[in-house]
Amino acid sequence: MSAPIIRSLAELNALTQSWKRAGETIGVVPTMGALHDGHMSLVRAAKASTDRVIVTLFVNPRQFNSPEDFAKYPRTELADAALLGPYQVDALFVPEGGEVYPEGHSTTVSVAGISAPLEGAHRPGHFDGVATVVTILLNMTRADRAFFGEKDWQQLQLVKRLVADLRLPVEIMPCPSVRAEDRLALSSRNQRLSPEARVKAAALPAALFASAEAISQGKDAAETLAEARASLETRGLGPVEYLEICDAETLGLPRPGAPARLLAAVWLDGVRLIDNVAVRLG
Ligand SMILES: Nc1ncnc2c1ncn2[C@@H]1O[C@H](COP(=O)(O)OP(=O)(O)OP(=O)(O)O)[C@@H](O)[C@H]1O
Ligand SMILES: CC(C)(CO)[C@@H](O)C(=O)[O-]
Ligand code: BAL
Repeated sequence: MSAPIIRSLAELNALTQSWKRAGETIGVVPTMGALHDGHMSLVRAAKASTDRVIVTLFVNPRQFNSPEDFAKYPRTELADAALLGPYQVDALFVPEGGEVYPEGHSTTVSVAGISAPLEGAHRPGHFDGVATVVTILLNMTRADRAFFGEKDWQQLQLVKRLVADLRLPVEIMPCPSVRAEDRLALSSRNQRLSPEARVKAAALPAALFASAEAISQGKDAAETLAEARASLETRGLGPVEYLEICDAETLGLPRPGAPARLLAAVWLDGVRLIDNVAVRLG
């Protein structure tokens, strides 16, 4: 049995109201579809900690800064619903664009600071689109808990900030990155890699884990990252848009004693890959 698809907010409201009346908790897993095991780990976490689980599937036009990327984004709704079947989620919410952004919609949610560097610098407007749609989806689903993957580390920190700043009554639940055997982080866009490029892609997590390890052993960070960048580009992963160490929470400069994160975005075979790992600075 496939997951039950709900398309209108009225139908969703009827469900969430009855669940709330019964005192049940609601978990939401926001996605853009083309589901894989990374998404399923979020669904499992939601099932384990809330009474009702809604998966949302909405390819949000406002977070795509490239019309080509939006057009090429994989859309596999029926397969997604089938894949969710065994998890017995309560609803797969696939809103029409008009439900999310009705005529006259004029509000943009913008999170200053966190949205500026890295992804924000390379995908102008992306995080305003994410912050706006996440706020709308959290409100539409009346979720008590929302599950986000660490693969999109900057997005996760942005959502945490947004929920704290707007006092939204929802708990953000981070979920670790799910990786393939060669440690490439699973991602819907990986489908667009040719078989040869898919093999090469493993160089990205390899470079991140090796650099983080070397830096935590005391090797100079700037030198390590310069070597990693050169080695990625030699293997055909390039351009490297960024390969940087940031404060894990603010995404600003690393602060002494605070957790740090090594984050990267690289192009391969016309596909943009992102990844991140923890790093301990001396
Ligand atoms: N490999 C993964 N491990 C854990 N969480 C993941 C993974 N891939 C995606 N997610 C999470 O799933 C949620 C929905 O992500 P999304 O639908 O954009 O999928 P995606 O695979 O990240 O696609 P893409 O990066 O190609 O847009 C996000 O919270 C994201 O962080
Ligand atoms: C959180 C999200 C579903 C908002 O469109 C998207 O950015 C994603 O899939 O990570
Ligand atoms: N997974 C993050 C959504 C995006 O790339 O637009």
